[in-house]
Amino acid sequence: MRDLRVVLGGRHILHGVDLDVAPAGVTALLGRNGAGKTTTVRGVLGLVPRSGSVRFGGEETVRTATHALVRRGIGYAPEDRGVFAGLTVAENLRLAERPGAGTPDYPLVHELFPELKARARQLAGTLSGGQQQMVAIGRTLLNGNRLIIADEPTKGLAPRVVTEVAQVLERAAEAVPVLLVEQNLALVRRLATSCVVLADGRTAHRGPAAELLADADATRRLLGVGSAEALRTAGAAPTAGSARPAAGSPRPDSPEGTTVSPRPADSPAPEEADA
Ligand SMILES: Nc1ncnc2c1ncn2[C@@H]1O[C@H](COP(=O)(O)OP(=O)(O)OP(=O)(O)O)[C@@H](O)[C@H]1O
Repeated sequence: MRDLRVVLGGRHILHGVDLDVAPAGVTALLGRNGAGKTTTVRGVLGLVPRSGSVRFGGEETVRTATHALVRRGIGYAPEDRGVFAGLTVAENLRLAERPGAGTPDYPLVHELFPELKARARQLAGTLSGGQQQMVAIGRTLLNGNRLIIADEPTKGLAPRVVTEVAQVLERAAEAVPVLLVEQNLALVRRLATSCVVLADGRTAHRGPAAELLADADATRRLLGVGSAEALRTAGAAPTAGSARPAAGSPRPDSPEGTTVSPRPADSPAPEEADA
């Protein structure tokens, strides 16, 4: 993505977002509340009017309609998960099958998330938040997608479920590159290889995630997280090949898990600014 611009309701929301998704693993899209992360994701998917350049699979897609983008292989797990509460797990998955995309890859989905097979007949509305997130991400894996976008998959989840969702994403990223919007920096440290930070609708930083999270000045400036917290967060990396954090390190679901600050500590709240 180069110089993505989005205007909504006459307001310039994005003024030039540059972003590259790594060809494998997790790329984190970071930024304080209101920085433009969801709008960027919606820009990729053609869900908002946009200009600039978005190349996917070597082709320019900035004028491509959403349904055509989805057919080209982008799976989207939206912030609200988009799970149909009154349908069963199996029905939710079946609705995501895409005609023309070949045989739906249920073996992959069930291998990654055996729980979805076991709960096939359960109404999705009775699942836990973490299980619903499995449905949302499982759907993106059915159709041989080439990119998965997950928008704040841990938002609003009970702390103990965050680790479960981290495992879900870790496993999904073994199969398909993931663009992850996330505020929990311990989770980012654990999952992401590279990251992009937005500030006020622009790209403020791009680079390796571990490098950013080890740089106390940068994390404070870009994400409003102090050095001690950032260092604790950096300790939350898993041991190699493990879905669990290193022994003795804070976990993404621990109280020590660091979250991006809603706005710069030294700036007034929006209503104060308006006043
Ligand atoms: N449809 C819209 N019309 C007008 N303004 C909008 C619209 N959608 C989003 N915005 C504004 O655009 C800005 C960026 O919003 P966006 O949801 O992309 O940020 P975000 O980084 O995802 O924030 P959060 O972390 O809170 O989800 C915010 O100020 C928001 O109020």
